[in-house]
Amino acid sequence: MEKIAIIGGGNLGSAIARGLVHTKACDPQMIHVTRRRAQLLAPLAGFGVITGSNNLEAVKSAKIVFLAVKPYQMKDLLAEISPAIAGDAVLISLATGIDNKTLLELSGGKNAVFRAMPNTAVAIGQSMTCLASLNATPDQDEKVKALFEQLGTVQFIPEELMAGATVLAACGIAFALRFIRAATQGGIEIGFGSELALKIASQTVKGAAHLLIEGGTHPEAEIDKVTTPRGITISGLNEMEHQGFSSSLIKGLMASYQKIENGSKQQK
Ligand SMILES: NC(=O)C1=CN([C@@H]2O[C@H](COP(=O)(O)OP(=O)(O)OC[C@H]3O[C@@H](n4cnc5c(N)ncnc54)[C@H](OP(=O)(O)O)[C@@H]3O)[C@@H](O)[C@H]2O)C=CC1
Ligand SMILES: O=C(O)[C@@H]1CCC=N1
Repeated sequence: MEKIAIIGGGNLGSAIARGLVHTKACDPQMIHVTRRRAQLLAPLAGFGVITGSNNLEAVKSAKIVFLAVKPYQMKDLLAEISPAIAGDAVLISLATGIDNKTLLELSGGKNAVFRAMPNTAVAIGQSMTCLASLNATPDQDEKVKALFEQLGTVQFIPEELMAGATVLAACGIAFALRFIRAATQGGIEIGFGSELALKIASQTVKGAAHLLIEGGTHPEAEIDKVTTPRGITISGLNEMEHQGFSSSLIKGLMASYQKIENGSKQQK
């Protein structure tokens, strides 16, 4: 089994480590996670994962190196660790807005580089992960895809769509959770206790998603099955649309997307 280094054990880096352990994708002792404040990695150490603050020690002999620091920290990090990374290791960056060409340059040009855009459901093996690679062999593409398949669903996409994937999949977790929270608040106003309202709203969203994923149907086809003529669902749906439900969601997605676009223009 190959050693995996995760440099930057924050929200996403830790979620990946937890996902790899949770899904039994690899032996915890083969995962080495670092951050500067290594004491904050104690929960991961509790799962048997190796933790610390020594990045060079972590990447030594690792064949898969996750780069899970903030985008502005990437340049200094790669200057520090690149000389210690084996030529046949794959680098997987999770940073929003840093393209593969830049990653390849910053890492010295010898490694296969991947941009991966998972979401925080990676911690429970339910991520939607989009991938794009540069300087990788077909075998390396397959290896990284297989790794993420243990943590959810995977799709290679053209790199120019990576900003869109960030919004739809990574930010999308927050957007979907806001829907659940709002539905819960409505449920409380109707008369459910908050825990029960949350349970019903969460399972309902899970069921709706599974109807599409397992049934391969379109949302509107499933909505048609719920909307009785002159019934109560259509009244609720139409009122939501009058209040701008779909429009506000689309505008929110576009606001996030524009922010990434504006940020990448500032970097150029
Ligand atoms: N959260 C999400 O849903 C998603 C985030 N992303 C991307 O993932 C990346 C990480 O985001 P997120 O996990 O939210 O950020 P966090 O701030 O939670 O994690 C970044 C971690 O990097 C550590 N770190 C910083 N510098 C170093 C260094 N030199 N050596 C080792 N560790 C270091 C920090 O810890 P310390 O200060 O202790 O060193 C921190 O724990 C970002 O680039 C973001 O764009 C992508 C998809 C989704
Ligand atoms: O909100 C952010 O900026 C990061 C990128 C995707 C998810 N979290």
